[in-house]
Amino acid sequence: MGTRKIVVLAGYEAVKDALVNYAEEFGGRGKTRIFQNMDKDFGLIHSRGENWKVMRRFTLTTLRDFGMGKSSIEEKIIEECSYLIKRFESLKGKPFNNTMMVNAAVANIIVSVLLGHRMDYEDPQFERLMTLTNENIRLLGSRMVGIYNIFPFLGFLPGNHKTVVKNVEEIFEFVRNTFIKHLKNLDENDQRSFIDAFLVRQKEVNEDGSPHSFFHNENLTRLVRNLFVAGMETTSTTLRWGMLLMMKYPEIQEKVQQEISKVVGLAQLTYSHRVQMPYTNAVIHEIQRFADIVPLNVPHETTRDVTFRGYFIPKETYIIPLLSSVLRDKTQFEKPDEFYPNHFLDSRGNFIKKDAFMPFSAGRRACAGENLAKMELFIFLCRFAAEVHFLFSSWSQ
Ligand code: HEM
Repeated sequence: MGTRKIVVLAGYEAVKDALVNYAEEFGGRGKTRIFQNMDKDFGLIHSRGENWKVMRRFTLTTLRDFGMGKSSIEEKIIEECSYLIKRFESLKGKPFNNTMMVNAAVANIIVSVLLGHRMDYEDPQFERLMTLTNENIRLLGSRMVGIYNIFPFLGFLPGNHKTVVKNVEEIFEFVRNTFIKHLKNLDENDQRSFIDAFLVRQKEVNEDGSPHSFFHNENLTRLVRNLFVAGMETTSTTLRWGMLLMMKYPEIQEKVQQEISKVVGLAQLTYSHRVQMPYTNAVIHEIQRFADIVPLNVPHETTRDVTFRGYFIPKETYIIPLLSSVLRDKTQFEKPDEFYPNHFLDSRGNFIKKDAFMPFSAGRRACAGENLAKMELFIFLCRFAAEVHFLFSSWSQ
């Protein structure tokens, strides 16, 4: 059995150097056995080489195209946020656990992009998809999955690693049934969803007779699941951190509310308002920095031998570019362990960008949903602050 080398990169300078200046060399994807079983080399998150390049380009262009025009992603976010706020209000200020509700709202935005329509929160199929996804996120951190990743020959034993793969199969089955339906009603001139856009590319390539197309069903099922999983847990966890921090710091919350009423007033809040709202923008950046929700990043892998900062690192080394060490780097942030929105403001209150703000990682492999996530965070958090006062009012009492 061959041993596998692992390299951990820590601190802003080293992480940025590897991910940005040595993007090609450090741009592979490190995979544990369980992910290899689920995605093989297909989809986006766990693929490599030419397959990854084609899937990434397609994903970014399609998300960008759906970002514009009628029924844009922004409208979907605004619509879903209204559903969520109605649900909060229906509880009339009684205490409740918001986890599943926020999860469902965020999941529905990505569902709406993928399928072209939202699903009812009570739809049993929607509930099942969320249950399977949440269960897998939990099981992936379990002891048995960890053991299986190190000693795959123990895979014959019963345990969580088997449940994870079974759950993923059920999600694939749902995706397959869905795209078969989409294929029946496909109108090339009226593409309503990410799946439609993929199927149109599939048809074009098939008509060209190209034998080596990447637009096959294996890639479609993985890509849809990748986007659903990557887009749900991350954004909803950040939103819940945002609520918590707003409750803990009512004086910061109040300043956000004042800026919203000054800039937006009674108009419909849109993403473009953020340029006039430096304080709110700084608070949201600080929420992401402080929450640090993907501390270890997603593992990378070297695509070739490289000498990096005097160290020789062979091809196919498993790389962990620690985002936590960047977001809390003392040389980049004045008060790294405090919640301090001034990290992103100059002395005159203007918003300032920081290169070390890397919650989405950096370089060619950085989060493919960054723009979507930023839009979701801005619209949801501003509307919570402006409309859902009871949520934020009671921490300090
Ligand atoms: C606050 C929300 C989010 C955070 C903090 C976040 C963070 C990350 C991070 C750290 C990575 C790994 C980057 C790397 O390997 O260097 C990643 C990858 C990825 N994210 Fe996100 N993400 C968020 C939301 C989303 C959303 C909404 C989507 C869906 C559209 C998404 C889709 C992806 C995909 C597809 C990848 C893999 C990219 C690749 O391998 O080329 N993420 N994300």
